[in-house]
Amino acid sequence: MSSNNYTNKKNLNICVILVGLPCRGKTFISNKIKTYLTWVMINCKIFNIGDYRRKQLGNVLDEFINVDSDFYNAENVEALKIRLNSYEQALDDMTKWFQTNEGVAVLDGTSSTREHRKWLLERLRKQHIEPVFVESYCDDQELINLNIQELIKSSPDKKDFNFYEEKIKNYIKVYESLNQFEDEKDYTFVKLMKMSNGLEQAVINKVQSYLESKILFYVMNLNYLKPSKVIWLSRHGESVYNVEKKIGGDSRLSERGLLYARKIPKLLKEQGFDEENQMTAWTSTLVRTNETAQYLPFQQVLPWRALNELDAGLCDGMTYEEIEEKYPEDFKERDDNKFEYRYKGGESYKDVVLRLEPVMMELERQSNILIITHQAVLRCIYAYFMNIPQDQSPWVAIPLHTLIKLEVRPYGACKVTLIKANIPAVSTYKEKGTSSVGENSDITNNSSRNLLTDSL
Ligand SMILES: O=P(O)(O)OC[C@H]1O[C@@](CO)(OP(=O)(O)O)[C@@H](O)[C@@H]1O
Repeated sequence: MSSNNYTNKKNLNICVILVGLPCRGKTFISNKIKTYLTWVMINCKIFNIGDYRRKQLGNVLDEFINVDSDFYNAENVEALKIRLNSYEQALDDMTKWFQTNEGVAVLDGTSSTREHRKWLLERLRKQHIEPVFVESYCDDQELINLNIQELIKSSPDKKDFNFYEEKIKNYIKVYESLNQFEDEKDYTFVKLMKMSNGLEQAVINKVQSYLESKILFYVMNLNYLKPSKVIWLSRHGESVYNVEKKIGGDSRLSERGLLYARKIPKLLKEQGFDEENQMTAWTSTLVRTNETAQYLPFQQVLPWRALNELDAGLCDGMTYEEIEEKYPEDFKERDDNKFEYRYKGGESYKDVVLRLEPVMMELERQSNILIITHQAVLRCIYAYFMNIPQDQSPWVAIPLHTLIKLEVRPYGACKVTLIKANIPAVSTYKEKGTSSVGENSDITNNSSRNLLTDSL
């Protein structure tokens, strides 16, 4: 999807260059930047130097390391050639990518010397690509060790701790961090620091465009170099409008919806939550989410307007059948391009994504959050974590009376667990091309449409 509300000619073609020693969360940050930008409809592609290196070496890396003792030693001329060649190939591919795309490329490597960064900068500027450096600087050995352990689980490279320790030692010999050289004072960068004394700082330099500032602000909010965290999501309990097949409005919960509200604390307890955990609930400002949160034993329940349901404008309070009859063209237009279609006097999914940005920023910083919100809003949040393309996200089925446990991991995809309350509810899922919603009142039997089968 190319159109968006951020890019303009001035700030297109940015290359975010990761900087830092191995095992500092650079790949996590790269993936997050891609997730975020794609989510706000900005083209983004990652060029991972490790992948280019592996492509060149095939399976000989193990042997190479044993023979030459140290592939990552800067004095190993042969290896250095291969490593530089990986950057050459990545930059060539990036240039090709920019010929048919506008947006942001991410160069996920170490770029750990000043000379190397200068070479990158000059090469990119020749192609009219603006470099933005993002450095992850960390001297906290405990955090680094934890990160190595996580990495070992998923890395395509060698799977032992010593390999990474040796690799890091070789990089340290030549590492030159940002923000200390005169010739780098004009570079656009953020240097993120996590220090062993607990200090966490970010230094920002020479931000030149709105898009750059968005990217840098986003990475500053990231909880990188941290173990997995869990985010809980739920729709509100079945509402009176859901039963009447009406969309929007601000109705109360049905009897069954109230039963679900009463059951959430029990479902959480069964998942290991105890009241000491200090969980916070975020709801919308609408009655149905507030009623759903009313029995939670949490210290804090925070209503956000940004979590309110997609505004159906003129169609608010109508059934899909009524909309199809009264506004047939709009009804079809929405089915054809559900993400971008904006209700007359209301919103599109795209509008919802943009108003959710501050919520997602805050969510990146927080843990122990349960979000109780609405069908459309949850689809947008779920798409962010599961990297679902925006043209598909409005079609993800998010059933009522189901708690969603999202385990966000530093490497690899999120893990999703659906915890069903086993309290019957109507289905509010409207298939493309029809105006009827599923008739099945019990989601436990409604296996043809569930979040997992639809979206994964
Ligand atoms: O985008 P579609 O599929 O119409 O789903 C959004 C609709 O879901 C509903 C239920 O039909 O949300 P919710 O009850 O979760 O607040 C409507 O209010 C809303 O308009």
